[in-house]
Amino acid sequence: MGRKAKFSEGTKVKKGPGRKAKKQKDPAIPSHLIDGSKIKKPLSRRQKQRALKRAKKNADFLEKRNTSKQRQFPKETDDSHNSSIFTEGEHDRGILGFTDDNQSWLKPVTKKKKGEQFLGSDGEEAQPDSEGSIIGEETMSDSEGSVVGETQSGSEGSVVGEETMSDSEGSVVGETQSGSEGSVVGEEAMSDSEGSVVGEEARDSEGSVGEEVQTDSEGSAAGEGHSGSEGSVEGEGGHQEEMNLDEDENYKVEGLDEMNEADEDEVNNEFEDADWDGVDSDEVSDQEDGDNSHSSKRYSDEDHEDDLLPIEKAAKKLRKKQKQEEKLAEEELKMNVADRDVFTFPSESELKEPLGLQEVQRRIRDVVAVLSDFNKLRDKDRSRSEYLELLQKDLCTYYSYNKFLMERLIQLFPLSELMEFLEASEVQRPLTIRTNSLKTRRRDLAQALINRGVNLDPVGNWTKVGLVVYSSTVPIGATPEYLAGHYIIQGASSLLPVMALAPQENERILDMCAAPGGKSSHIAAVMKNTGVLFANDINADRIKAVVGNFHRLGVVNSVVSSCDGRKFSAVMKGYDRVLLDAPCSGTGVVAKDPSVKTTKDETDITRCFTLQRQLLLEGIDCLKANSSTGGYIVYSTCSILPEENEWVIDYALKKRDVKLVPTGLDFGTEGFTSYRHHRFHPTMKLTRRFYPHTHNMDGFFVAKLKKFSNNIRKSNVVKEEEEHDT
Ligand SMILES: C[S@@+](CC[C@H](N)C(=O)[O-])C[C@H]1O[C@@H](n2cnc3c(N)ncnc32)[C@H](O)[C@@H]1O
Repeated sequence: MGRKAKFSEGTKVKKGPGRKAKKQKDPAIPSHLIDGSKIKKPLSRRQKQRALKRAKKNADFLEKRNTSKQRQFPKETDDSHNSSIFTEGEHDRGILGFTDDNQSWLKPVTKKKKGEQFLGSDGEEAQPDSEGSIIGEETMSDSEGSVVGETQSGSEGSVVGEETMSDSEGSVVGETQSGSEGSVVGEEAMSDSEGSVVGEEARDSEGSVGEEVQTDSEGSAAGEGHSGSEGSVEGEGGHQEEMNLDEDENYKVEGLDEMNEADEDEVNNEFEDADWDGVDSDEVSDQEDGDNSHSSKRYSDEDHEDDLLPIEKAAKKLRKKQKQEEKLAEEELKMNVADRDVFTFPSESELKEPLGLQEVQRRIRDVVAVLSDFNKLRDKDRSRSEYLELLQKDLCTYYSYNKFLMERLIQLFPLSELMEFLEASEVQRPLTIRTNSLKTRRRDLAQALINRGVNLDPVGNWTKVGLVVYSSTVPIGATPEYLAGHYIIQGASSLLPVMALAPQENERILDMCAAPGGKSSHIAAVMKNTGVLFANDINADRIKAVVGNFHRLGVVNSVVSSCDGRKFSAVMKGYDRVLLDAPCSGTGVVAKDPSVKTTKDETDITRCFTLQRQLLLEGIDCLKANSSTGGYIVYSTCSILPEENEWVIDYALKKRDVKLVPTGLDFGTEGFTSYRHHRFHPTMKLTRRFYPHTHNMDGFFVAKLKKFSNNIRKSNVVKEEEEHDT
């Protein structure tokens, strides 16, 4: 039997014997749900006085608030916009709460289970299985199976990422084993075969760490944010903190970053507008008296603080910090402007005085500032070239370059970019390895190395075989996987020429300058050990390294030779594709070989581009013009000087029946069509330049040419140029 309504007050319900169910009491409405406003309780004299006082204060407060609102948001007249989640009474009194606006970015949410937060590559949510582990949907066009990112942070269960792959080349799952607490597990959700590694744990707190990792690795090839261990998949430091916040407080700031200034201002104003100070002890005692009318809920500052949600407190603290930082930045800017204003060009005697590195750095900053607003900030008696000369001298001192190379770099880059390049060239690029697809798949290799304590990531979504190594507890050049030929240590930029070459199976391919065989073995892998690969290098000692690498990596489709590439057509012609990874000045790899800064001069560059031109013409001559599959030559250098790049290509365009074609590399900056007094062919835009400061890889140049016939052009212009050069 259920409850009975009391139709007859006072009639006792008999408790008969044999009743099985216990009689329930009459339904009672909890006291806190009773609408106080309907209970007319007579007020005491003192309470009446207080009520009057309160009413007056509220009226004052409202008036003040409205005035300030009008002042700050003159256009905002639609009250309904802000009132929707206030109760009527609250709104009238201006009590703070979430407005519709801030509801969108600041929303208390209970911590979701991992599965609820886990999104696959297409945004589809993975379903938790009955055991709490989350199995993602796997869509693969091959039968190889997916890789699983395993969570090892306690009892949370494993997470299997959704993997959508278009081929077998591999995805990588970063599994971190840095402890049971909050370890970030790499998970792969990819729309193509490359994808990003997603830190599933971190996703909980961050919204989308996958995005972060992806951005890092995309924007900068090897992951700009990954030059240290900070941005790694492991991400223990930064992510851990956020995870704690998430777990402890069960609140999530959604899209805090997206909060635009207007939102922020409004929230700030809401906080600032409230007259929290105008609260007297009477009001508090009212509450103590048990007066539960809404209007009595006015807080002191402290009460208000206590009432804030943890995330609100954090946001408030953050805003305060931001304001302080802004103030500091402003002061610093003023100081800088003041400094800049007082910068005077040093006198002859001052110029002769040796300066400390810090002073040099300061002067570099000053001169750069003057040059960036020359008319306004210049010393009227000094010319631009004098400032440039001073800058060049200081840059040489500060970064230890010789005058020649610094001059070339100044000619090459705008000032701000020059500074970026110089800074980036002081830092080693991240260590990268190439998976040898003849022996393993990237995901398997990654898993094996992770198990050995290597912290790694895919290089970026432009390569299926590159991995960037952030840290390792074992020497990367001596792991069993290395010795077994599962990978080769290779800079990220070294993958580009082979990708541009796009070798095909069963072709005949020549690598003119192959030692030590990094790119050659990559070609063999792409050819799947079919066809014939001719790996040549003039240096007999270095050619041994090619042989060694080929053995280790399992390359079996090759012929290794040691001839002068400039005469290779005499040995053999008719190749479908040729790679000319030419000897060069190495100005793109200063970070790797700092000696380049001081050892290169005009003569070296001339020697380099002369050899490069000869090798390129020979390479073209070795190509089969009517190859059914190819007829392409890829020219690459690790130099950033146009003399060794665009100028060499331009020379070949004038001498042979070749045309530039797209490299197929969808990043990198366009080659120059003009440089100093040179004007290059407009198609030079099809070539690609890569820089340490923009792509986080060694400076590199890649061009791809298609041969149309064996015709040799006799260009007078080129002849004149040649004469001029000599
Ligand atoms: C940039 S390295 C090549 C690196 C190689 N492609 C790799 O990825 O491992 C340039 C190579 O050109 C070789 N070389 C220099 N002059 C040459 C010539 N005339 N003919 C053939 N090779 C030459 C050098 O011995 C050097 O090994």
